[in-house]
Amino acid sequence: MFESGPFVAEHVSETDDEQVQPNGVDLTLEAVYEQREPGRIGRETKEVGERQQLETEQVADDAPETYYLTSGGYVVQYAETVEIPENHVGYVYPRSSLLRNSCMLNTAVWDAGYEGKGEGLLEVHHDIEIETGARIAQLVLAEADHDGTYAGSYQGENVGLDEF
Ligand SMILES: O=c1ccn([C@H]2C[C@H](O)[C@@H](COP(=O)(O)OP(=O)(O)OP(=O)(O)O)O2)c(=O)[nH]1
Repeated sequence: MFESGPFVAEHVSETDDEQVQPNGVDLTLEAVYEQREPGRIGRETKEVGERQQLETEQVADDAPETYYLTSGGYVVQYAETVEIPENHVGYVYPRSSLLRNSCMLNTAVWDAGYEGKGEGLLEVHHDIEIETGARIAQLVLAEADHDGTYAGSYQGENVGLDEF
């Protein structure tokens, strides 16, 4: 069973009322990165290639911190700290307005016990402007059995908990 938006909101910080949806919570954009060096996926280990944070620009008087993105693939970081509670699994879906603008947000499984500001892969098929703080995705939580909790290398990512 999927949980309600208000339940999901108890596990996401900081959120405002506008982010709480019937079935989940919207995640907003904090930063956009462009990968510069190759990563590596091995049998036992993996490495994330070096990336560079892009600069925002002022595209309008009321939009001072906006990313202007041309076609390509970008790593996006969400602004909210997410904590996936025990007995649950998380899924993040793109906001449909991205799809309607020829963009796609690719996401993977969010494990029980994970905590951090996660990342996704934004595919841009047509130039788009995205303001920092804009809602780009929605997190939903489903009840799930699990064997152990998340203890991988991304635990505490982007929130200064990396030593955990
Ligand atoms: O789209 C996603 C999906 C997951 N995560 C977070 C939550 C998840 O629990 C964690 C690790 O994801 P995964 O298990 O897929 O990573 P991995 O590549 O297998 O690395 P590790 O073995 O270190 O966990 O990353 C994201 O930030 N974005």
